[in-house]
This record gives sequence, C-alpha cells and structure tokens, in this order.
Amino acid sequence: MTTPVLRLGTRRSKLARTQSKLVGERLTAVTGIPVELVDIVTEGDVNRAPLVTMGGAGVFVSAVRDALLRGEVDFVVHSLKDLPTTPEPGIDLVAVPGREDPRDALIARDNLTLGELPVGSKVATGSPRRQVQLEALGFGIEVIGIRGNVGTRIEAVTSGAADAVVLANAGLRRLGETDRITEVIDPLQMLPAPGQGALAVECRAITATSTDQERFIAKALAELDDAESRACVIAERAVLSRAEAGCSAPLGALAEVVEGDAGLELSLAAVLADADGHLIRHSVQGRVVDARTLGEELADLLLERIDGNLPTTMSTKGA
Ligand SMILES: NCc1[nH]cc(CCC(=O)O)c1CC(=O)O
Repeated sequence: MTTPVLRLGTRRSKLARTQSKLVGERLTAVTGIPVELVDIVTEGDVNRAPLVTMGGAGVFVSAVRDALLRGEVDFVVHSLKDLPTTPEPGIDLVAVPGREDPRDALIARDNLTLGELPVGSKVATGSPRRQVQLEALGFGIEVIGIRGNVGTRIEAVTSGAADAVVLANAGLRRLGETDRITEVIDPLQMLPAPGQGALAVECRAITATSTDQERFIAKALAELDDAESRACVIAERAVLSRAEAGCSAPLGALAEVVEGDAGLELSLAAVLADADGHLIRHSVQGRVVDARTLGEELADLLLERIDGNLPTTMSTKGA
C-alpha cells in the first residue's frame, strides 16, 4: 500500500474551507500524510431561504456525508454543533480535535458591549437559542432575524442594518475576524450551542468488509481526537438528544473539565426556554466517563422544571 493523498471533502464557505484546511494540516503534521481539499456544493450554500424551511442546518451536513459515502472523498470535517445527535449509518465520528473557545461573541457598533447597548437596539441572529437568551437579559434588546455566512452577518453591523450581531467566537477566531469582536459573552449570560467551537472528523464506518486503506485512514484520523473535548461535547449533546431538541432549539449547554473531588470532573450547565420564553437553567457535575448520563440527567432536570410547557420549535425535530 502506497501512502495515499487523502481527499478531504469540504463545503465551499470560507468557514468550512478554513476549518477543513486546519484539520488537514493538523493530520499532515501529526502523521505526515498529505491531504487535498475537494469542494462539495450543498443546497444550504445555494439556497438563501431560512434554514428552518430546509430542514435545518442538516442540509449542509448531508451533502458532505453523501460524498463520503459515495467514496468521492476519504474524510470530512463539520462544525460539530451543526451535526444531528443521531449517528449516521455507515459513518464514524472518528475524531473530535481540541476544541476552540465555545463561547459566543458580540460584534456591535461603536465598540459597545451587551450591557452598553441602548434600549431598543437591534441585535441580529437567526438562532432561537441566542434570541431567547438575549431577550432574557432584560436590556430591552430587539432581536431581528438574519441568515448567511459569517461575513454577511458582520456586514449587517458595518452597514447599520443591525446595531450588533452574535456569532460563535470560534468561527471568528478561525476566520481571523477577532478585531471586530466587542465582547466575548460570558456563559452566565449566554450558554453556547451544544458542541459549539468543536469540530467533527468523519470517515466511512469501519466494518468487517472495510479495505486496508479505509482502516489505515481511520487509524490516522483517530490521532486527532482530544479526549477532553470529546467528553465535553458528548455531555452537551446528550442534553440536546434527551430533550429531543433539534439543532435550532432554544437550548444551550456547556461542559468544562474541572478539578473535582475525584480528580478531573465534568461541570455541565444548560439552559432551556419554555413556550413563554422563560429560561430554565441548571447545572450538574460528575465523572468524565459518565459524560453521556450526566447530560441526560441534566436534560431530565430541565424537562421536569419546564413541566410540559415546551417551546414549539422542539416538537418539530431538526427545525
Ligand atoms: N450555525 C452556523 C455555524 N456553525 C458553526 C459555526 C461557528 C463555528 C463553531 O461553532 O464551531 C457557525 C457560525 C456561528 O454560529 O457563528
């Protein structure tokens, strides 16, 4: 078997390309294996309709996965927060590389922070999670909808269409747009989406019939896995799946590895909005190896407190 050039499938958006390139370079640095990027066009890139009408951010994911399943590429990279929580048959989540900052960031006019925005300021976001948390701050912020890539959203502030936008700090950092940030938002004010700031590396699932080449690739990719990042996103996504919440549900979750009584532990916080936009917030702490059950426990606590008053977006899974 000759050392192959691995084909890394990527969406053409600047963020997707940047993230794929990052992981490809990391793989080459760690294993010496060369990587080439292969463009994949998805409906979400072509169609500017609101994401919810296209079945959620999943439209980005499935086209990329299809190329992987068809054998056109050897592996793919996603923003982990855009992945549905149900595993995809035929595909392995082979690595969660070291996570970027999971927090949200504010880009506001005149260098303003959230607390400094005057009452009635328009803050643009397409995310129900960000919307409910912005409104719950009590600053009198008016949330307006927005769609498009990171550049388009920043432009809304530059053009004056919005006073501010909220974006994932991780994406801004990867794109080198950090000088536009006016505040990195404290998770006490806004909990990020489960998995925010983490990347997911996927390859074709290894089975009894996998080729030597496929096994070699999976083994090489597994070297990119970061155990702590993986544990954190497992816990956060367990909250999401247990609550049966889709990718744009008004639910935030953040896990951190902390020093506990029994060594390293996971501290997990989550927030969920009820049908009236009231926030329910809770946190738990436990063993890193129990990441998934911790997340499920926390979801049950939230659901108990919300007492059936579920937001409408949560009955339509994936919206
Ligand atoms: N929903 C789109 C999306 N998916 C991943 C990121 C940023 C990178 C990340 O969270 O890892 C973004 C943009 C944003 O929310 O600002």
